[in-house]
Amino acid sequence: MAASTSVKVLLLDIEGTVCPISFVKDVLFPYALEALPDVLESEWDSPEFAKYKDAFPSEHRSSRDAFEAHFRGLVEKDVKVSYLKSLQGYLWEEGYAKGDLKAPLFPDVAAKMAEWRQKGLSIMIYSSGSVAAQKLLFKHTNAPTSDLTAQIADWFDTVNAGLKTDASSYKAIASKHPEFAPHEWLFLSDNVREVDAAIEAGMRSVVVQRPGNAPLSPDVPKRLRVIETFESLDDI
Ligand SMILES: CSCCC(=O)C(=O)COP(=O)(O)O
Ligand SMILES: [Mg+2]
Repeated sequence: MAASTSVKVLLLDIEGTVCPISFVKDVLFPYALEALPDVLESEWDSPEFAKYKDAFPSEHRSSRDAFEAHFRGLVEKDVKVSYLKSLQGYLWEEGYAKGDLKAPLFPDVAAKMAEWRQKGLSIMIYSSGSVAAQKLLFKHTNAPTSDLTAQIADWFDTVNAGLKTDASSYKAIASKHPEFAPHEWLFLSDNVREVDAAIEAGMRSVVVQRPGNAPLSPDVPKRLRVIETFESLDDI
């Protein structure tokens, strides 16, 4: 990405970009797996749980055991399907409320978000995690001001935008904010396929290579800008 002052929106991925992959894979996912059996026991027939349960395919709703086995299989394969993400968000609620879960943002993230807001830039989130889960994460961070939700202007997931590897999802996001031209968006993600999709949709996009992320193929830095910290974005 060439140096520019015309970026007006920072669109941020979560896992591998603002917080470590290990927080999602080794903390959040196991937390939901552990919470699920008790929730199924106590809420299987409750109206509040129905919206999560009924979103699962009917063949996996025949019993609690079948439901749990399907849930486990999806988590093991890290399938980014909306009905799984929605239920995971619900299962994390209590963990965040009790203080068992707190999002470990990379050290540059909160300060840079504050700086962007001071400059009048908008910050929005686009993650495969549900919007409800995104809000929980940014409400309970390790930053000095734990709740960063007030800094975030909008939230996108696979339900209200679509799959993150599809250019059409980024077009859908941009179309929800016609006050910004596509080239005024800068999408930051650890996933090269997501970065390619955003660029195809006319946005700017940069690969974020954080500690714990898988190594990038050597061709990536030849064709895309790669940063290791948001502090490198001093040209926007
Ligand atoms: C909203 S926190 C949970 C993140 C999650 O479930 C996930 O799959 C992460 O995907 P991302 O698009 O943020 O890389
Ligand atoms: Mg990611």
